[in-house]
Amino acid sequence: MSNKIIFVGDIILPNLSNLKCISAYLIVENGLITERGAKDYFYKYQDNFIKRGYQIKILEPHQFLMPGFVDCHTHAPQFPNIGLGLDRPLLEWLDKYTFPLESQYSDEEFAANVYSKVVKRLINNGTTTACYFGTLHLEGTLELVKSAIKQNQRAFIGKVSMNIENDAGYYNDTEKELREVKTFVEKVFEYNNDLVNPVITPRFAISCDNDLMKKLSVIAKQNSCLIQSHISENKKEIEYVLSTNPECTSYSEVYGRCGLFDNKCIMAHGVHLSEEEIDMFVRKGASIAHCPASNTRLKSGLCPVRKLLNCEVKVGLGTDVSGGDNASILDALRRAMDVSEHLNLLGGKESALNWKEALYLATLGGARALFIDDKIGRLEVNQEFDALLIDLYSKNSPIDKYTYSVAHGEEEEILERVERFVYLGDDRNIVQVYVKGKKVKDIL
Ligand SMILES: O=c1[nH]c(=O)c2nc[nH]c2[nH]1
Ligand SMILES: [Zn+2]
Repeated sequence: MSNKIIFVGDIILPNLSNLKCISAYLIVENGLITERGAKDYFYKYQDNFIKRGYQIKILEPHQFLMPGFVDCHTHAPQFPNIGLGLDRPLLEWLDKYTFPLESQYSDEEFAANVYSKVVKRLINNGTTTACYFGTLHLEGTLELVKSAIKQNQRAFIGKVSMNIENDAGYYNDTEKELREVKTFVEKVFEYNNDLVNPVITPRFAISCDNDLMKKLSVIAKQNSCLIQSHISENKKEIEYVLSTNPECTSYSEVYGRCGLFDNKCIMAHGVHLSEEEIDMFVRKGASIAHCPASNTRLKSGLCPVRKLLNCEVKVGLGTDVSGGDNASILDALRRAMDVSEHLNLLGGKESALNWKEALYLATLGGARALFIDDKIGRLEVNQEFDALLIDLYSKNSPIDKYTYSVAHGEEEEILERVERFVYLGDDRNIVQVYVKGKKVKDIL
């Protein structure tokens, strides 16, 4: 089959302030977008395109192309617990359900089995890029790397670092931890796979001492790796972090003093950040992975996502399984809208997110938060083709077709179809998924 393909139809270009729908053609060659132009131009020169050997894919009016979903924060090893054990707040939940499960990943076969399902599930939900936490285990987490490579998903993958004792005995001593993180980074780079990269992953300030975090920050710098962690998710967590770091006035200062923010860095949650901490995120260019499902299920709080955006913090969405109960970024997108609406209903002065802004967070916003918006998220020339083909009326679609519409003109009609998908769609509507031009799902 030709590796030169032309898509012709409606293309959605999410943006924070200005979502655009264009009727266009888009050429993909060897995974890269090499040309994009008006649909009329394509039809004028259609014969030439055919002669030049392009495979041509004309979309139906009820189909459109959009950038792939980006999951900025999820825990692949926690999937066997998805939808279970959501009756405790964060710190108790970690001890009772999460550390005992994650301890199982010393078994590589168990790890390989879970991870191949996790990657498949995410791709099925349209997640073309995922930023994953693995576990403490070097070999176990390499199984996640292998699964992402095998299934051609774009991924950041972190071997979790923890050196503070807990009841499950789930931690390493500092020397072993540093040795294994270095080996992990080397091994991932040895695969020489341009879609999968290592990410330095101190779990959070309750699981890592400052000495370990400082040394991890150096490893990140030496290897130009992203850093991921958790911050300011739960009030008891914050109290504990401040009580063990009395010289610091905020959680962010603890990480700042350890040099975590001196790297490209994405922090999950940020539910209870102060104005000064938000300022620090902006100054340091650090990102937040907003995880509305787990913030609700673990009773952590309502993250003021509009405020973060107004302050120009980079924000993406995370499913945060299994604190979050759903592996789909479409679900995270809706829950982000709900949380922001609830904050407004509770008297917040910031307006709620609308669906166009939420769609931005799920796509280009996530790419920016992971520092890869030069590569993906815009469906423009020279970007890599990570995209979803959406079909509103696919087989068993949850969306019914009505002839009634209030739209005026073609652009409004396209917008209505995208809006319907955002509010009602699911994996059945995501009929094709492409990562760097390679089709990784096809139910068309
Ligand atoms: O939602 C969360 N899930 C986790 O696994 C975790 N670890 C520290 N903090 C955390 N928060
Ligand atoms: Zn998490």
